[in-house]
Amino acid sequence: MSSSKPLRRIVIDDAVPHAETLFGDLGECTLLPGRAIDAEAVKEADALIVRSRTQVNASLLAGSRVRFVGSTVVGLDHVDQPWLRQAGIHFFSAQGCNSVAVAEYVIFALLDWAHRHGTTLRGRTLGIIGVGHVGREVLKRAEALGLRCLLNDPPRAEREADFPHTPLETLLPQVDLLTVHTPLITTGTHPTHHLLNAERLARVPPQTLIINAARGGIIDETAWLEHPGDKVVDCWENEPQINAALLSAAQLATPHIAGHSLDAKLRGGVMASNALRRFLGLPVLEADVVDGCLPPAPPPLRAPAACQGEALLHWAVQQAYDFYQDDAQLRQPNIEETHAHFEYYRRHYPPRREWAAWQVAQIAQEDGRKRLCALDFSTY
Ligand SMILES: NC(=O)C1=CN([C@@H]2O[C@H](COP(=O)(O)OP(=O)(O)OC[C@H]3O[C@@H](n4cnc5c(N)ncnc54)[C@H](O)[C@@H]3O)[C@@H](O)[C@H]2O)C=CC1
Ligand SMILES: O=C(O)C(=O)[C@H](O)COP(=O)(O)O
Repeated sequence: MSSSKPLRRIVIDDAVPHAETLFGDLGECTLLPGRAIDAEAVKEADALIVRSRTQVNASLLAGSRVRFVGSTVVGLDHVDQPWLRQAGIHFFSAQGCNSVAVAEYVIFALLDWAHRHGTTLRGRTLGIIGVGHVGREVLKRAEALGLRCLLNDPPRAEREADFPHTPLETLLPQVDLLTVHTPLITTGTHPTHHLLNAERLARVPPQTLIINAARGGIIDETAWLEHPGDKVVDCWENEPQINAALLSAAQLATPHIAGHSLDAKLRGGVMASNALRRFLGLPVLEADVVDGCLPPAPPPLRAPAACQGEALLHWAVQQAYDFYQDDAQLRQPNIEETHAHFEYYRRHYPPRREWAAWQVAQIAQEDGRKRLCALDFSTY
């Protein structure tokens, strides 16, 4: 170990991309699968960098030297924050790092729904439950597509006098499309465990598409199976032992990868690295170190000239990243193989760039002359 390194050892989830580049100058890095990070692995560590698969609590850290825990993801249900506070362990979580990635997944799911039903999204009503980092990004893109959006977020409604909150009782009967973006919360004034239960699902029109890319358990899966509308499931109860009936019923089923763009994973790692640097009183990462971690921009996509509007967008987003391949990966010959493959696929997820990295070019016919147009679909 170099004596210039301020920490002796940092244990890092091996799904954090470019971990050595982001953390290597701070201490000796030990990379392990998130589920394999246990008390023995962190005993000699000074800092711990996790994603969502490591349970961060007294059983993991009580006997260790760890003084800093950084999470490069957003969900907090795997972290016992009250215990960390009382143990004097600094905690940082990369809030917002993957909101664009999840929003792009949701927009893909909406475009897919319209395509399968031979209809358009414009003028439809979308309900967004939980309007934080992800919900806001979904809202921006949905409004750009001409959707009417109804928002539900009681904590925001309590804090912000002008927040356009619609209570669930009023929202649910009106929606053609419904997506949840709350944390999984089991206690307190606004719990979200089984927020969409049998009683509430009964108010949702039968043809409504429902999306869960937040956490398994926010929608009661048994009750959801009784609802006849289309289903998009990225987050499941009891991952990776997911519900076989829900998998069969879902039009799009993915193994908790909505937030897994390369950009989001890198953003989360950079945010955690900079938080650790601030904790140590060191300068943050130079921009060129971060830029050097991303691959070059992909070449422009050439869209078919006849493709317009939502169909063009549906085409372009499939070229940028094809979520149907994630769905295919989950549908193994039997459910035992699906369970076994779930974590493997997430850990070996194909590189996926966010839409802002792409340009779409199209030959347009104007006055009998051909012209090459550049369409920027990063606003969706
Ligand atoms: N599938 C995936 O790959 C990913 C899933 N997630 C999940 O999505 C959740 C949301 O992410 P962010 O938007 O970044 O979090 P956030 O904390 O920025 O936003 C959550 C919003 O939900 C609201 N909320 C809390 N309780 C509610 C209730 N009972 N009813 C309605 N709204 C409520 C909050 O007031 C807040 O505005 C995360 O907690 C995580 O569990 C996040 C990123 C990736
Ligand atoms: O940020 C979150 O919350 C998520 O759900 C992450 O996308 C989960 O990523 P993993 O750590 O499970 O790879």
